[in-house]
Amino acid sequence: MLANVGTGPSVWHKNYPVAQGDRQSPIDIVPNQTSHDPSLGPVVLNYDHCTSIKIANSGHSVVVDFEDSDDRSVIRGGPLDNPYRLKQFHFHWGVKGCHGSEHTVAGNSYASELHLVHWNAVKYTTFGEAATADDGLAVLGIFLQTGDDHRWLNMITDALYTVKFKGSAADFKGFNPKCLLPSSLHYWTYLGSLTTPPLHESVIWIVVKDPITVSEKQLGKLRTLLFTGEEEDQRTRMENNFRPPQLLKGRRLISRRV
Ligand SMILES: C[C@H](CNC(=O)c1ccc(S(N)(=O)=O)cc1)Cn1ccc2ccccc21
Ligand SMILES: [Zn+2]
Repeated sequence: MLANVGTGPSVWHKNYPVAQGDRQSPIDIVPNQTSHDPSLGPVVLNYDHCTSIKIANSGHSVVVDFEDSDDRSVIRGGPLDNPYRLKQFHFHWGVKGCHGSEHTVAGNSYASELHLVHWNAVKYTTFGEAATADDGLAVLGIFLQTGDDHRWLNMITDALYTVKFKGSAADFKGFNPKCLLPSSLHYWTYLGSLTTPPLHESVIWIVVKDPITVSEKQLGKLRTLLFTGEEEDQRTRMENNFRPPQLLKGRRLISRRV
């Protein structure tokens, strides 16, 4: 996880006391301790007309932003009462060969984790407003394991040189993240939070059980990004940008077979 010196997860609570709240993310998912809710339907993604706009280095991760002025790309069903609009996706990863996912499964980490961030545009008028509401956001989490090259991830890793420095951005059109999903969307769901400051407790988490496979070479390209801006002389490689699992504090984890 992020270096605990001064800026990392262990000190976030000083500026963001909600870091020690009752619905913080990520968590360790213990499959045999999840309750199975038969009334919970499948999650449905309508990304056919999604419009990617740009790729950027946020200083926390690499982020691909989408046009979210209408319901052209939404997630619905599962634990969600409304359709939620796709706003952006980003990744979390570790250092060479080490772990990097945020959620863990029975104490086991994956090499990386993809987050597809959506917001409730039925109840709220802006992403920022939704980001502070307890049913404002829905994040779909996908685990990445290492193995063969992922044919579509290359479209992202080949663009990373354009966003090496914190604060940089470049056009990134025509990318549909549906190509990054596993075939089965069997998922776990629970009420949680953003995993980076401001750590708002506004996320309905939907964590997909089956990982996708990417190569160590592709993950290595994520680690060529920098936490630091072009103007800074100190160059810090972007790695270990994951928060460790937080306390469940009595929350129920629900699972759904597809
Ligand atoms: C909270 C927001 C910044 N944070 C996030 O958007 C965010 C999203 C997902 C995660 S995770 N790792 O949990 O999936 C973490 C942080 C700031 N912000 C406030 C208004 C606003 C408007 C546009 C863009 C950003 C905006
Ligand atoms: Zn994330």
